[in-house]
Amino acid sequence: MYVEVINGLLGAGKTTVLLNMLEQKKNTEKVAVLVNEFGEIGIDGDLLGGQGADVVELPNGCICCTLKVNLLNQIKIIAEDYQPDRLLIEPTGVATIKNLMSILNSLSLEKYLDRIMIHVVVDASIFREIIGQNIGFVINQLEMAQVIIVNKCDKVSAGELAEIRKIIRRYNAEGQIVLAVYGRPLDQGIDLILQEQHNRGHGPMPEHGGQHDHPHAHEHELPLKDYEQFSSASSRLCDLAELRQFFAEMSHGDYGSVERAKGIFHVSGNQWIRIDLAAYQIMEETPTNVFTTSKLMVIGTGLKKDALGHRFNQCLIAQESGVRSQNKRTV
Ligand SMILES: Nc1nc2c(ncn2[C@@H]2O[C@H](COP(=O)(O)OP(=O)(O)OP(=O)(O)O)[C@@H](O)[C@H]2O)c(=O)[nH]1
Repeated sequence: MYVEVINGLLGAGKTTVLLNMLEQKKNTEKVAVLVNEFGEIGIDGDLLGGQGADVVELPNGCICCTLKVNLLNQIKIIAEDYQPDRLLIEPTGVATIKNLMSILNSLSLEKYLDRIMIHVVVDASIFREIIGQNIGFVINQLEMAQVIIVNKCDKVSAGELAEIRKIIRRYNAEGQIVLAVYGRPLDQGIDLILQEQHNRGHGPMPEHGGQHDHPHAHEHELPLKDYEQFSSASSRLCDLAELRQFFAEMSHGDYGSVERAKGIFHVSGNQWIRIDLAAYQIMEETPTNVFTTSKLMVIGTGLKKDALGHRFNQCLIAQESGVRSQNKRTV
């Protein structure tokens, strides 16, 4: 079984990249997805369901540490029972890639895994800020990746992409750099964009080759912050205006320092809506999937969990939403 790990920090676009990979997969290819979420309640599994892959969700912890045993067991079960050609793994945004790789490389999995490919998804719009805050952690992610997907390119200038490329090359000389918008690779590679820019006389030319003039990542591997999570689910309908207000309040810091919030909500008119707070922005989408329950998941530090629970309840309308079932397995 060929394993692809889709790594990256909170909200960088891992699930979006995975959805795109599933869309691109050949009809004959048998693909399984193992999605891990830090939150008690999984949401990504719902978003990835119904895309022609067997989805296994591992919520409430991190496969690189607290759910290590579950990960080993699940990979064995997937390999023996489902026997996919490819297994795509989405770790939580807080997983340590080194820990994860040592689990995947363990002897007990040797007979199941042929090759492991690591992708890392980075959010171009906050890349420099994020690398400044979490240098050791991000360097590890960059160093160990064979493919670096620079996502959210719609939000930055070509000049910023040139800077991002320079930084990536400092830590990873060989990996393929893919520019993407909503997880879809852009037709033009980064070198072409920068070459054109240079020919027009704007902006810097990329540096070629990576000089390893930096301390080696493991020498300064720093843990991420001590994140907490708040999750809630309901079978009641939600009030969209209240939800929008609630997400705005979260982004303003009313419930602690929220770094990532996401939810799928059943709203009136038998509509489902997905609301995300990532990289300080609130985004809304109307998903095409079939969901069963409205769910909210919040990750951050110093979270005011009682207030979050109380406010989410205020977004619920008395009426039951009338649920439908979906093909997905949660462990
Ligand atoms: N503008 C813009 N938004 C994007 C892009 N890719 C993803 N998004 C949005 O960013 C938000 C987070 O995307 P996800 O794919 O859920 O990110 P993730 O890394 O899986 O998030 P977690 O697993 O919760 O850490 C969603 O609202 C996406 O629709 C992009 O290229 N451009």
